[in-house]
Amino acid sequence: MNIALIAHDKKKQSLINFVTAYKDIFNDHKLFATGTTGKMLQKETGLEIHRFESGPLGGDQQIGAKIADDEMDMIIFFRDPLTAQPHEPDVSALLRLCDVYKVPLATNEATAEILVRGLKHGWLNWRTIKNKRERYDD
Ligand SMILES: O=C(CO)COP(=O)(O)O
Repeated sequence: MNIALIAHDKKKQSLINFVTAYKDIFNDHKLFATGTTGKMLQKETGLEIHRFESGPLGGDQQIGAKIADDEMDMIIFFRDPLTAQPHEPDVSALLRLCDVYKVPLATNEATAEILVRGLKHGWLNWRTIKNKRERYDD
């Protein structure tokens, strides 16, 4: 599955800790990230990650475009709810698209734990089935 990993600055260390803890699971999937988050995750975990632009420079929008193309299966986005972001409209747009396309989204560690454990147990396999069916319907 295609998984996007994103964290605002004050949450980046939490995301690194989280991805390190579940590295064995993430290793089996295709990973994407916004620029700085991806760079730090690659350095700290050694995982292969496709990096988009940095969030304020359009990275959230690039991930949003992937969602609109039905090419993202899960978004883990550790948001900082206590700091204003210059690109807040981009952040809101990304979260909105997750709802439009019913993409599983975790915005904090507690929800991310459940999603990642669910991933391991196959609880998200419906996404693959759904995607296949939609391709057949074309
Ligand atoms: O700002 C972000 C998400 O909105 C994250 O961007 P970076 O990973 O480039 O810091």
